Amino acid sequence: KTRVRLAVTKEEAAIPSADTLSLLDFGFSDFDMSQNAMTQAVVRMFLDLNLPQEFKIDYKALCQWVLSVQKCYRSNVVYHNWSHALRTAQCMFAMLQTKELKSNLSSLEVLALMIASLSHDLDHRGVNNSYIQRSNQPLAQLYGQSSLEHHHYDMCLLILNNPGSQILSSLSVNEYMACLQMIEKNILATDLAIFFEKRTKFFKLAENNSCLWKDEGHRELLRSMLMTASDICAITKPWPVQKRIAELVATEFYAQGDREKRELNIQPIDVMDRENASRLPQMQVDYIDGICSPLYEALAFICESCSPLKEGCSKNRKHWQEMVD
Ligand SMILES: COc1ncc(-n2nc(C)c3cc(C(=O)NS(C)(=O)=O)ccc32)cc1Cl
Ligand SMILES: [Zn+2]
Repeated sequence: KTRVRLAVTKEEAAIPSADTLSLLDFGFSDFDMSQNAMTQAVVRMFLDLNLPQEFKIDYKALCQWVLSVQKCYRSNVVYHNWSHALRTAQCMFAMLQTKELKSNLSSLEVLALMIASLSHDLDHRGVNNSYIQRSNQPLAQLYGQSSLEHHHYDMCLLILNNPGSQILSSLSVNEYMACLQMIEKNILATDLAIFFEKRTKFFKLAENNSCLWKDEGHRELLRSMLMTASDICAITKPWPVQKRIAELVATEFYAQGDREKRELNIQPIDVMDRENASRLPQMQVDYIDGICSPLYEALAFICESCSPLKEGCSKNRKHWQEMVD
């Protein structure tokens, strides 16, 4: 449905266009963006997806919500911080604006995917589930499996319910319940352990070119896969961007590995042990082959316009492979 919007409010006029901010570019990176520009980028994505109009989202509440989400990411965390959340949301936005997804996903699904991609790592401490479980942190007592993702969802709910940033306040009760349910599943889907459980079914559906859109279970599976595809999109970026983000991930992983050795007296997994730093190129190739490429290939099958993600990923595989040889 093409909706020609004539009225551009004065606020909208103040926000740079998606084009100016390169928000439709799969090669997007936030590296040279100020905090203010990052806030404006999120507002622009919501405006271009027609979400404030569709769901009567108060403009001030939207800005307050973005600023609250931004504040609840920890700036002392090297990788799982606000920049990662923005890059995840921008990749989601670029996918949702493709003709294949735009014409098949409902506005409520789009709203839930955008809120979830911005909120999916809220209050991340720079350590993953296994560390939290094994270090008996309060979070482990609270949530058990996928404890981290449950915490991210709880923080997301806190902000959505906070007076001044209640961007879902104009939704009907049914829409609100359905939206929260989708947001929770979308955030939980970013736990790689859950991704491994679900992906085989998705790959089969993609291979058989079976219709995804009629079956609610298939739509939920696609939304989960879109979440992972956005979450790991750093692997698809132009080489200089990818290399720099890979160093950030390594720094955060090695810090966790150091803590596992020192505090828990256990051997970290390979990618988190700085003793293996020289093998990072090989581990990146394995990560691409084992986790990233299969997903982007299946996604490109369903959504041809998402192929730049698959291409970016295979270009980076060549760069990492050269560093191995
Ligand atoms: C099953 O659990 C896991 N399995 C694989 C990895 N793993 N291994 C590598 C290499 C790796 C690289 C990234 C990354 O984001 N790299 S980047 C910025 O795109 O270059 C992310 C996870 C990774 C981590 C865990 Cl916890
Ligand atoms: Zn993430």
